Amino acid sequence: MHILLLGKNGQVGWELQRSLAPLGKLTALDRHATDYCGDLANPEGLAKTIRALKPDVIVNAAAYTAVDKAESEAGQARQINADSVAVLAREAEALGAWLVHYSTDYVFNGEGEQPWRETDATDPLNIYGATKLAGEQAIQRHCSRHLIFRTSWVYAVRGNNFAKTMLRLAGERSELGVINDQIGAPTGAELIADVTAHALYRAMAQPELADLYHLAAAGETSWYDYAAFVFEQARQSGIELTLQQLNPIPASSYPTPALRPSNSRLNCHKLETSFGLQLPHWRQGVARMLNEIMEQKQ
Ligand SMILES: NC(=O)C1=CN([C@@H]2O[C@H](COP(=O)(O)OP(=O)(O)OC[C@H]3O[C@@H](n4cnc5c(N)ncnc54)[C@H](OP(=O)(O)O)[C@@H]3O)[C@@H](O)[C@H]2O)C=CC1
Ligand SMILES: Cc1cn([C@H]2C[C@H](O)[C@@H](COP(=O)(O)OP(=O)(O)O[C@H]3O[C@@H](C)C(=O)[C@@H](O)[C@H]3O)O2)c(=O)[nH]c1=O
Ligand SMILES: [Mg+2]
Repeated sequence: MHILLLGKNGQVGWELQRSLAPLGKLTALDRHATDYCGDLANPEGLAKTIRALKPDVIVNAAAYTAVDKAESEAGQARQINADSVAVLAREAEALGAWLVHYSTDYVFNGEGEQPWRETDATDPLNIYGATKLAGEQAIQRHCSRHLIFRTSWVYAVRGNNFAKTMLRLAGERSELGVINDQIGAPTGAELIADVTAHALYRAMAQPELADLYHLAAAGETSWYDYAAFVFEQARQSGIELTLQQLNPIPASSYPTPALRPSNSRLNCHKLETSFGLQLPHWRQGVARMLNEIMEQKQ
């Protein structure tokens, strides 16, 4: 089996290089790849890559993920998150290949307090969410053998994420305000990559599993409680923080270019029952990442 991985150096892409390797021959590209084009801003180049390599599976971990910047770069975000994804879908279908792709809690408007199910109506509040939704829809329209995983609040040792931003700010500032009325589940790139490999293996033997699934860690938290957990763990590991005071604040007092959903909870029951999996609590993976970061610092 030949797997083509796009976006190999992102948080999830990096972990997929590890988790997909045992499944077959892996060709992993980033946007700067030279032998083959791996640039989602270059749809013609991408199509050429796929026609030349003829993979059995395309795993797309590349995305435009700068949520606030997307508000002023909508064209670029749409190209990468939707238009090029449509190209991947068409090319995969023409080969009879599988397409694995990732989407986000930001396809929802965040109303209510119930965890979102796959069948709930989407209604993105920002450009990033709208372009990610368009990417999902292009895959559903053009490629029959697909696995789309909607995840949330992704973190990893390698890459940029909220936990690492918090650690940096806590070393620089004495006081920090963090939003406490947006609720979701931080989800590790390792977990996403491991679940992807497991689900892909199963789905290739059982093509009726092709579908869209919610994939987030168990439990829920606010950004504020997530930050508090990060600082508590850091202090327990003996890291001295400049931070003296962490203040819970409403989203209304933290204005950003992009609106974000208040309710980012994802109901992952369908994934768990379809693939025989049990998603671990978010604290488990975050603690593990923090341990790794602390060890690197010491
Ligand atoms: N991060 C999060 O909190 C969440 C992410 N997701 C989704 O999960 C998936 C993986 O996200 P994650 O790993 O966290 O994201 P990252 O931002 O860590 O990685 C995205 C990768 O895409 C690459 N990329 C950007 N533009 C292009 C391009 N034109 N051509 C090729 N590659 C490109 C980036 O490269 P470079 O570094 O060179 O820009 C980067 O390596 C995405 O689909 C994302 O939408 C879903 C929910 C939450
Ligand atoms: C830096 C900072 C952020 N915040 C808030 C802003 C925001 O609501 C929240 C998280 O900040 P971030 O910049 O990490 O948020 P954001 O980049 O929007 O994170 C999202 O990324 C995309 C790619 C996704 O798909 C989502 O699942 C989600 O993970 O924390 C504070 O309240 N105080 C702070 O000091
Ligand atoms: Mg961000």
